[in-house]
Amino acid sequence: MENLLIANKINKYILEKKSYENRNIFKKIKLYFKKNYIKKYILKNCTLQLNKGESIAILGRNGAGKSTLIKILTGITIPSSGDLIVCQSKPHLRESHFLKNIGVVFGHKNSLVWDLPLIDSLILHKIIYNIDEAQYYKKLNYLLDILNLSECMESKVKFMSLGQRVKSNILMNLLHSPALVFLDEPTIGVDIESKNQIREFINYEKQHNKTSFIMTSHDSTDIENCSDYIHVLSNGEIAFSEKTFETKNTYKNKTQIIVKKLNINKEIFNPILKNNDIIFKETINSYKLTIPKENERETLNFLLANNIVSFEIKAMTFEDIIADMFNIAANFNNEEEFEYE
Ligand SMILES: Nc1ncnc2c1ncn2[C@@H]1O[C@H](COP(=O)(O)OP(=O)(O)OP(=O)(O)O)[C@@H](O)[C@H]1O
Repeated sequence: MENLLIANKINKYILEKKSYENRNIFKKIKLYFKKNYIKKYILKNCTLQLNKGESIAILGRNGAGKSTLIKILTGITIPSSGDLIVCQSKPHLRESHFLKNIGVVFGHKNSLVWDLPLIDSLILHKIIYNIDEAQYYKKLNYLLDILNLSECMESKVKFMSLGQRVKSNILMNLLHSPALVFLDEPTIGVDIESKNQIREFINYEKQHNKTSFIMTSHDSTDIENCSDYIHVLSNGEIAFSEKTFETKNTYKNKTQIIVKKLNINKEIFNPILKNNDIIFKETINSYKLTIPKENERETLNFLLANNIVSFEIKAMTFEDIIADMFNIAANFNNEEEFEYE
């Protein structure tokens, strides 16, 4: 299979001057003459690869490093270290064959000309990318049809709805038929119908044109429906990498028990949490236990034996699965102190 992307141990860090607060005066003076910095990793040892026609989803809590990773893979930001080849090129060199092979859509940003009709931005894109006339109209008609945008061609971008703008950004970034498309939160703020169109479109492009996708999304349905692989980032490190269907299968055999907090102290659960297969999470109103199905009876007996009766047993949804993954991945340390001479 053709490799479109190979990233090996990508790091991105920033240096932050170390704080001297809460130290005694002698230490403060000593530290003042040394240049003590904190090396703060935004991304640490990120390794991933992608083949033609495949799609990967980069997940993680706010601030996990997803957008930074996309910016590095697209050459917008330079990594501090690591090896990276995307479409046979080093992204930060911004070579023309690399740029022609990728499409980049940031769901929260608009790359269309605000005051002009959509058609004008598309023609500008055609000229910049030097797209052949016949290929341009063939691709345009196909994209207008599949993204349901035909009526927007003459509309000024500033008068379009958010969903129409997001879909138009996707359309424009696919006109030059890139092999690899980056979608950073493509369905953010978009209504359900448009979300479904975007998801169907991604799958259609993958299947029929072997286009590859790398996307980030906080919407679990995007991930469940459109990704072949999941990479979970936590504090800049890839904590999990799995095939999406494997993740779904693993969690098919799990159940969630939601216990109402009332006056229950969380320490009461300690005996059952010795089982490493049980995932525990505290929320404002409840304690959530994700347990293997085979431990269900034993766990229920434990709850009843401890007079815990206000609970609900729930089948796992894909959103619960992702929340659990974030929960497990939460404790990565990404700071390293060092002296910089
Ligand atoms: N140039 C920079 N200088 C300092 N800190 C940065 C820089 N770029 C990113 N960060 C920090 O790195 C972390 C990761 O940011 P990033 O935007 O990649 O997160 P994210 O996973 O995309 O978050 P979200 O889901 O909220 O969009 C954040 O804490 C951010 O403040």
